[in-house]
Amino acid sequence: MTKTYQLVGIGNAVVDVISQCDDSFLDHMGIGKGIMQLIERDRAEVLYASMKDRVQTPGGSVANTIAGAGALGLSAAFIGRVHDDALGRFYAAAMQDDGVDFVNAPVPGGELPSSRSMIFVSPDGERSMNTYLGISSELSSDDVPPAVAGQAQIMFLEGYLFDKDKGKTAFLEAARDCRAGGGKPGIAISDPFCVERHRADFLRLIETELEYVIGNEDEIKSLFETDDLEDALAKTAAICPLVVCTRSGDGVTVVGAGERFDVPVTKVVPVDATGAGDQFAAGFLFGLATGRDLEVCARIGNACAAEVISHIGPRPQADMRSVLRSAGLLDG
Ligand SMILES: Nc1ncnc2c1ncn2[C@@H]1O[C@H](COP(=O)(O)OP(=O)(O)OP(=O)(O)O)[C@@H](O)[C@H]1O
Ligand SMILES: O=C(O)C[C@@H](O)[C@H](O)C(=O)CO
Repeated sequence: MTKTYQLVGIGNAVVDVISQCDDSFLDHMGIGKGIMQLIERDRAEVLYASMKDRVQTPGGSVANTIAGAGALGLSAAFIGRVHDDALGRFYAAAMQDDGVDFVNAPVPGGELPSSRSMIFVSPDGERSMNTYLGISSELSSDDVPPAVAGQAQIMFLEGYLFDKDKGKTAFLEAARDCRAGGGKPGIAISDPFCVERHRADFLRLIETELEYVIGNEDEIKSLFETDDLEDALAKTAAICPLVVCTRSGDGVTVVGAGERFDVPVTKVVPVDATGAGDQFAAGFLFGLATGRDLEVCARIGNACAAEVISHIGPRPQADMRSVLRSAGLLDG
């Protein structure tokens, strides 16, 4: 039986292992502060062993967004690959516990384990990610059932999967299936370095298939190789109907539907910035899927991001529907 989803995400399925540390530890271990570095298995084992008071939690950028939107009440599905190992089964069960359909069962056999990211959180809340990509980045068109893509009102793609050709092909087909079913596909740009590696393909996908783009300042600027954010926003808006740029504690800029506006945030020092952009997207897309205007969508996004940066971990711990109700952003 086919089912209509308000939101379908496709992304890396990653278990996050999070621990707090000071910056001298990052230097000592050769960890780049504030970025995502891909690492091999040996390094993953060394970093894992070095972590004090580890917290293990399901992560993955778009997966975090889908879990957050599911917790807000959207009917949602996530497409990603885990191995049929302890980590993978933990991951799939956690998505389902959040009310999200985890479309593909854990994959048995093969060599590649489920993916994990060792995340170190500094005293200023900045997170430094060290990701061992196992089976997750092998996602291809075979993992994306056209019936699911074609039944998505909104689809959210994760830029990181652009690193492999089969991921690019899967995105192109999924976006076309989504549009053919009357849905709106869009992308989380994920990372400026990923844009650097695949700029022409990113721009082509955005221009030809996508209805919206969500990214932070560095990601949006990287699309057009400029340091001028206004220039980058204007150029992105010229090829895509809706552009949403998060600017950490400096607010959010939205360009779309013939308007451009900024929505401020109350600047804080995050406890843990992990998942800030992901939960902003969860709130924003919840607003979009439920027909709210763009300014309210951004305010809901900011409320979701504010919650997630107030604690360790990339997914909400509070009942976000009550938080939104108290903020006057949700009735009933
Ligand atoms: N210092 C801060 N003070 C208040 N809100 C913040 C702060 N940092 C982030 N946020 C909230 O989180 C949202 C996303 O943050 P940001 O622009 O840093 O995205 P990001 O780089 O994708 O985040 P991350 O990669 O850490 O998940 C912001 O739009 C804002 O709502
Ligand atoms: O970008 C972040 O702040 C974190 C996430 O996107 C996420 O949990 C992740 O990609 C690592 O698994």
